[in-house]
Amino acid sequence: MDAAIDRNMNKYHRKAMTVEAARELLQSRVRPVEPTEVELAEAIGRRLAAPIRTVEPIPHFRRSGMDGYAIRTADIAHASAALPIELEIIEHIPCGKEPLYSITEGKAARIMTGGMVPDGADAVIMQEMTEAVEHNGRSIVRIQKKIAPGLNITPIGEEAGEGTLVIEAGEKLGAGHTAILAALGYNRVPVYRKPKVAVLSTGTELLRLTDPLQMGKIRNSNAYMLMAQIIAAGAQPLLVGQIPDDYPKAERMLYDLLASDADLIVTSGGVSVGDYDSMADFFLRWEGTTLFNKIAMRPGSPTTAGAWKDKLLFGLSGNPSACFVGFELFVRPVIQQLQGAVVDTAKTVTCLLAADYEKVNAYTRYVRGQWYSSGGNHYAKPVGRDKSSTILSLKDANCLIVIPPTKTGIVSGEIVQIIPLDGALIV
Ligand SMILES: Nc1nc2c(c(=O)[nH]1)N[C@H]1C(S)=C(S)[C@@H](COP(=O)(O)OP(=O)(O)OC[C@H]3O[C@@H](n4cnc5c(N)ncnc54)[C@H](O)[C@@H]3O)O[C@H]1N2
Ligand code: MOO
Ligand SMILES: [Mg+2]
Repeated sequence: MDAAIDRNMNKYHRKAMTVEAARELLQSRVRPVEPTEVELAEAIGRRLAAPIRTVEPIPHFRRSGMDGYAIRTADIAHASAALPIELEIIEHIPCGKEPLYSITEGKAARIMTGGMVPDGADAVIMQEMTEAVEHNGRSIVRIQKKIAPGLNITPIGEEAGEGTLVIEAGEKLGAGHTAILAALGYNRVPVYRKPKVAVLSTGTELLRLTDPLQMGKIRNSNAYMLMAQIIAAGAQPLLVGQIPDDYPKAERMLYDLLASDADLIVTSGGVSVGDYDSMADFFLRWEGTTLFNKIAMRPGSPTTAGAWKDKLLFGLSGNPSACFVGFELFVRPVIQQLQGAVVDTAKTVTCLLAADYEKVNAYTRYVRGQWYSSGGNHYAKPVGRDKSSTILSLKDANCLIVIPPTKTGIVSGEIVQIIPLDGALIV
């Protein structure tokens, strides 16, 4: 046990850690899972496990940017309406064809957009600036205007030279990345395997989805909410069950999970100071290292986390909104890091608060909100009921508004930071 950390741990008298310190502590503990290899189509949305470098320049041949004629600009340097220059067309170059001839003085090649520019040519003149004529059985292009060397030719390696780093390991593969991988011929792609995240729900009050409602009991919504958050984070959720608030049962289950092949364990409920808060008891008694059991934030102040060998165990609050926020602030970055991501947890967006926020608090609040742009500014306003026991407001939130500790509340028009919830979206 890490005595320096655990000395402050007590179920009833806890020492609150800041969100930032807790995130740093977690970040220092996470190593990526092993890489694997999947087909390109399956790699979409996954994180890359090795850097990608170009093996040839992009583009790898001089490419025409227009339908027209590959020419030597020297040949048309004196072209004018009064004295058009005529060049003989010696070849047609559609896309995909390697030119047969070089362009020499007085010659041109018909070429299409994307076609390979023949040697000797130093520009492509667009078709609309020319006139094609047949002259004594020869194909001629007539040009009335000079153009600059290099015009409409994409040089070799304009986008990237050979051996250029084009995608870093850990990046999430979106449409642009997929285009690069396809262009480079990656039929199979090295990605991190999806971390397995076990979800255990604690609470004697919990019913299964199909159970009829009973007085004093509720259906287990946290497990499914967490499942959606885990999927959105790119991991594989394992709903391992729901257990009553019964310490011996919880302990057995948790040690089994710690020994399982789950990469991460997330529980909900039982982390506060109540008589039946068995997760809080477990974190005081177990043989792992409890990293924190109180965070200076609302909702989710009893959010708890610990390390068992190189596996992390999160005890999220049972209150649905506190559970949601605890996941977004602490679990999501860990899941991303398990997939090799470089996570910048300090990333926020500056907004103007669009409504008064009157609640006072000694802790920073992470208020479910909506942010939007209007008249060149970003605004954020709280959505729905702000209690940590509520469920309904979660679906409408696209950000968490960070309200620093305040004795007076803060008024509309003040500057606030928000954390976008894009990562929580299922798309
Ligand atoms: N005397 C004190 N009481 C409480 C404190 C405190 O400091 N002193 N902290 C409060 C805060 S803040 C929070 S947050 C909650 C944390 O509660 P727990 O994490 O211990 O969770 P439970 O007691 O198990 O349940 C709380 C609440 O959430 C509901 N719940 C639980 N699991 C689920 C689930 N899977 N799906 C939906 N809802 C769930 C449960 O029924 C309770 O209503 O403690 C405060 N108390
Ligand atoms: O920290 Mo709790 O989530 O406010 O009710
Ligand atoms: Mg409790």
